[in-house]
Amino acid sequence: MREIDRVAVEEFGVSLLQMMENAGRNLARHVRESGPEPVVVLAGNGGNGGGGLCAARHLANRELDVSVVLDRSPDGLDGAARTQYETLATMGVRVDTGVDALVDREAETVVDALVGYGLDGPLRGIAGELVTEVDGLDTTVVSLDVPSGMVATTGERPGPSVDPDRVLTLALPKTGLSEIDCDLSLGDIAIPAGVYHSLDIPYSNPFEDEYRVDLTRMSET
Ligand SMILES: NC(=O)C1=CN([C@@H]2O[C@H](COP(=O)(O)OP(=O)(O)OC[C@H]3O[C@@H](n4cnc5c(N)ncnc54)[C@H](O)[C@@H]3O)[C@@H](O)[C@H]2O)[C@H](O)CC1
Ligand SMILES: [K+]
Repeated sequence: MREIDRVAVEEFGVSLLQMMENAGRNLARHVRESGPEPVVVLAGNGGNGGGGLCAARHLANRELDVSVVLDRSPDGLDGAARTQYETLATMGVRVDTGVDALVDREAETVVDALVGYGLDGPLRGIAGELVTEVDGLDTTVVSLDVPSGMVATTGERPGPSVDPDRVLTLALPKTGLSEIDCDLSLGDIAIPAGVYHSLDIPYSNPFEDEYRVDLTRMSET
């Protein structure tokens, strides 16, 4: 996926924020279809967090009871995640940091946008604490791309990791999800098919007229 991202950006001129907007809008719709309110989005500082923060904007725009809990203070954010955060802050969406904020919110749905395929070692710090807290909550959990704490390529869980009810993975299904036992959907983030072809990846667009396909049924057939 890193190589696909690189080619999409460098050779096809697709920006990270464009791909992230597709991810976030897909995620917001996915959450609306399943998640009762209040919705709490857990967000980290990478592309995964940026997708979750973007979804929070779409949910807030539809007057849903949505708030955000970060795994660091806002001034620790940078790049696309920071950009997404600034918009939410301007909108007046509630953003806090740490486990106490999560506990206070009494979430009915938790959106897991802490870490995606950028996991580096066992989940540590506040992200690890948030994931451990989520596992003790009786909430619907929707993970973006891969459950935080899971190695996207192998499915290994080297430390604390999220046990989601649903996963919305992006662009291509991550190999580490092949054995996952939950609803699995694939979200379109509009990567040009030519990107896959230029990397000799056999690809035919799976989305037809939709922007999301349910992979669970495919794996059951
Ligand atoms: N083409 C695509 O598939 C796109 C995917 N998108 C999303 O972007 C992420 C990958 O983004 P990246 O910035 O490379 O990394 P992550 O956000 O997954 O992770 C960085 C994030 O995680 C924290 N972190 C990493 N390891 C640990 C650890 N061991 N303990 C605690 N915290 C950890 C780090 O601090 C950062 O906060 C992909 O999964 C998709 O969700 C793009 O949005 C669009 C294109
Ligand atoms: K995640």
